[in-house]
Amino acid sequence: MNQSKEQRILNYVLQNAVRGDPCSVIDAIDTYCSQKEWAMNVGNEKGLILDKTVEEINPSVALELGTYCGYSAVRIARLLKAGARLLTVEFNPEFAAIAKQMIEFAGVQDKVTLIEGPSEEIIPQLKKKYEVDTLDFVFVDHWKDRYTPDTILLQECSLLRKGSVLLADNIIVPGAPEFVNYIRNNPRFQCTNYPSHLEYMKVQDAMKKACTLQGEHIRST
Ligand SMILES: Nc1ncnc2c1ncn2[C@@H]1O[C@H](/C=C/CNC(=O)c2cc([N+](=O)[O-])cc(O)c2O)[C@@H](O)[C@H]1O
Ligand SMILES: [Mg+2]
Repeated sequence: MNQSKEQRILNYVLQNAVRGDPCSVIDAIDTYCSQKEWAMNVGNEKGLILDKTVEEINPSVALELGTYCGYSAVRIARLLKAGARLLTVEFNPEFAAIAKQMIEFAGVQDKVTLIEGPSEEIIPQLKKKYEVDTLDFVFVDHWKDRYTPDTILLQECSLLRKGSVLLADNIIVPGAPEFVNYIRNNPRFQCTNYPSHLEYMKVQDAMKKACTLQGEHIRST
């Protein structure tokens, strides 16, 4: 059975990057996906926006929705301070297996917990099963119609505190119009737009940062 594109990306990394060097893994994926086969990694231009956001927050606990091949998990994890951790959620077993190998090859496995399953199931487990109190940073990059329901779910599970930051990819392409509408009109969030380009393409895209202005009040019902 011929290999998947994701397997070919991993093979290229294993043959061309340096084990234990996350930057070489990131560069190898960007080289392959810009020269050989396009893939939906956040890429280097939007990746720099991701880097700056992570460095600004310096999160102790970060969550990523949509691991895919692990490109942004490696990007985020390489910037985390000692003792900080990234939980990344992926429901496609094949992609999860690729990402696991990518994360291990990059040498960031001690900072990354890859959780296989749908975000809607995993988010409610984060506090009890994954010992999360609140999340400092969330990178949202999974199916675009899940951005809004999962942002609501994060709030319902009291995982966002005052100052928690969400960064959402693909605001323009493929686009997440429902999410933009939801977050822009929600007084609980302060938003910032970051115009950029779609990974490996000369197409406009953007990222949106949403800072939580107040934590989840325990509903007084
Ligand atoms: N509820 C869920 N729970 C867990 N994992 C889930 C999930 N929903 C999706 N996923 C996983 O997240 C990734 C999907 C990303 C969608 N991005 C995209 O569709 C995308 C498309 C383009 N594009 O077409 O140009 C560009 C981009 O940067 C993109 O991120 C896949 O690995 C998928 O298996
Ligand atoms: Mg994306």
